[in-house]
Amino acid sequence: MTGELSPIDKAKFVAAKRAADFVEDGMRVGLGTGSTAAWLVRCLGEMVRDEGLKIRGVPTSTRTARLARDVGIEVISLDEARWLDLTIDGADEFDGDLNLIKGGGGALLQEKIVATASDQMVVIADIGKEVETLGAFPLPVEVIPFGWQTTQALIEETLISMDVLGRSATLRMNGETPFITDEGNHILDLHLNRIGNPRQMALVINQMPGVVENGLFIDICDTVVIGYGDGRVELRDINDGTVEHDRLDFVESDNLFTDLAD
Ligand SMILES: O=C[C@H](O)[C@H](O)[C@H](O)COP(=O)(O)O
Repeated sequence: MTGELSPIDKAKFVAAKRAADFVEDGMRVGLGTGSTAAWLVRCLGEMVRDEGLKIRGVPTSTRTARLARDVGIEVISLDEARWLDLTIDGADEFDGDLNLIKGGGGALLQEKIVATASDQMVVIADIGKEVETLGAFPLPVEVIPFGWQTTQALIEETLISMDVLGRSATLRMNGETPFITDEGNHILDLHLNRIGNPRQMALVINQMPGVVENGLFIDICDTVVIGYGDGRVELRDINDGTVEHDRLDFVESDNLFTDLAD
């Protein structure tokens, strides 16, 4: 089964597998959303099953909640947990300051609430997600459905006044109908090409009526675990500036690969 995985999937897997080492008995853990976070949830499920790890997980989407329950993780709400020891989640882009773009899967709102409520946020990503400057990935913005076209026009006008390179905001679709988030909202994807000042951009966007939240995560992520297709892993911590290198063995994880293929 291992041979059928692409190098990117292997990179996502090793990042997730290494990040699972951050999880300790008794922790309340925020569980991210997306293909990389799904590997993490599977790894944690295996640790619960085989090693008796005891954790309570707060999922960031209905998809993740379903997967977490399927693999045997005890799921609680954020209000039950109140505060989390750790959140582990994927990202669409990360830069040298570990600022992020998230929301490619539409879960940015719950992800940001959960990550902000955590003592520590660890991001797991394949090396392809690293960028010098954020913005090549379209920036997701969650907006309420009421008057979304007015909100879209307001965002575009503001981007023009800010002299931002790319200026179009497109409504995310799910086939023929608008994509609906877990909170019943829409997503506008902002095609910016380059976000010179992500902190300012995040503040400006969130001030607009109709905007619920944007996918820029500024000063939230503490550590990034970067996976490579050959099993190498690199850990960077923004707080103490440390960089650590590791390598993971695919063989020990055959069960997980088989599970996913099933
Ligand atoms: O809304 C989705 C999340 O922000 C994901 O964590 C992000 O899109 C990365 O997803 P993936 O791991 O599938 O690339």
